[in-house]
Amino acid sequence: FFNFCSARNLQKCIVTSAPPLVYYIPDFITEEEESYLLEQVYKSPKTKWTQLSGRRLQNWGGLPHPKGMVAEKIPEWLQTYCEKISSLGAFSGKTANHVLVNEYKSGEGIMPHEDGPLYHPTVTTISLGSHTLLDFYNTIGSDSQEEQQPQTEENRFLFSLLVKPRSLLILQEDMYKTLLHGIRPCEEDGLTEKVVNLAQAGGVKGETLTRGTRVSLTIRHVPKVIKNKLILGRK
Ligand SMILES: O=C(O)CCC(=O)C(=O)O
Ligand SMILES: [Fe+2]
Repeated sequence: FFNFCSARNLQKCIVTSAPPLVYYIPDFITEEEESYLLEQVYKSPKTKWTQLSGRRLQNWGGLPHPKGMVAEKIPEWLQTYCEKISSLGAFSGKTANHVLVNEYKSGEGIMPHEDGPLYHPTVTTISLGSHTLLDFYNTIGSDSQEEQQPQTEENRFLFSLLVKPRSLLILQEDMYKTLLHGIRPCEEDGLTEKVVNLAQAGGVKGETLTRGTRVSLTIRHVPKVIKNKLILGRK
């Protein structure tokens, strides 16, 4: 993969039909790595899971907080990928120190949201087990010429990215800072011209993809870290 992810090949992975800046890297990991990672995810203690409406998650590395994250050691099986992705330059020379593992059953999703200011403004995602469509939206109030229009989710929807299993997706700049992203809770995805990376992701217009269970590894860098819990109470 280091071979594949040369600076030149990375340039080719930019999704030019999306706002700046999206990299979509197909087959970033092998099927063996995918199986191994899924095995590790499902081997984690039951208590590591938090059930939310429409997904469940594991948080690794600590809880991001405005005052700083109390850093926790990331297990080796995730640390490897934190380092690999960081070595591509995704976090301006810093190493990722936070991983969110999300599991979506078919028909589950995540509401449109921003990842916010606690992270270096880059999110990198490895997908395991199934594809999904990641949908992008304008933020409320940003659609100035159409102020008459009610700002429904449908009206704010802009485009989607197809993310296949084993791919790496990197979102930076406007794609991180000014747009919302979410995953519709559905069991099937029709591939239309609204999917802006169809060719890069090996999708065919008109095709319908059936969702299975998808596990995503959302790998980020939290700049503000507190080494020792005791510091928390101090000025
Ligand atoms: O599962 C994904 O790819 C998206 C997850 C996400 O947006 C998040 O955890 O903030
Ligand atoms: Fe997110």
